[in-house]
Amino acid sequence: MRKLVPSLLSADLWCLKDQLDVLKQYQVDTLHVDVMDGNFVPNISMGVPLVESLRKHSDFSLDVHLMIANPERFIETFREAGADLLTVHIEATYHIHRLIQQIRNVGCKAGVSLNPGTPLELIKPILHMVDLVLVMSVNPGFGGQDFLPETLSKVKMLHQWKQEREDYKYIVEVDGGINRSNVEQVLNAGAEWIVSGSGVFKGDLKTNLDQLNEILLKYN
Ligand SMILES: O=C(CO)[C@H](O)[C@H](O)COP(=O)(O)O
Repeated sequence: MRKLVPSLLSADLWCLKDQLDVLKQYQVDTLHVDVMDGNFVPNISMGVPLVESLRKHSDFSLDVHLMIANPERFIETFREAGADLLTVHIEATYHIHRLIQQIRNVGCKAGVSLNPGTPLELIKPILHMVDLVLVMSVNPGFGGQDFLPETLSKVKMLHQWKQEREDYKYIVEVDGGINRSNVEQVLNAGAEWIVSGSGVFKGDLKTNLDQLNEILLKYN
């Protein structure tokens, strides 16, 4: 199932509830929550209180992307806050295998992400353990950046490996610079979950959702 996963990084927090109500009308069921620590990435964004509030007041599935150094320190905290899926960066830990086990042990789905400059081979040993692979199509840290087309080869390879191996059950998610003008390239490469921040929230929300959904419909 190909779907749009809006990234709250570009939402207007002043009117977040109204925007979430619109997403509901458009059958969005999963929100992408970008957590940044000013260390792993050069920006600080949202964190535990927002996840808690979303969990308390909504039934969206929460896809939490941890752009933080040593994420093992916060796995239990984000699970307790209400995360359904926790994605960690291969570049942010010395012990990715143990970290994926830790996420699973607290009852969360586990995702692994990689920056544009990181080769796919680094995550191969744990691909059979993850529910999701998040391919970053921008350098993480900021919304509104330009999509990096060279990252599409990773999406294609992940899609191909999934066809070849029965034990690979991961969802291929792509994040960064995706909007209505380039989303088809990403879908054609084999992406299943499309994360978009500016492409959803900048400008008119309903128009953006109409246009993105029209494209996604062709792929489902
Ligand atoms: O992880 C992120 C940035 O690090 C964001 O999810 C991503 O960049 C989405 O924003 P946009 O669609 O505006 O690029």
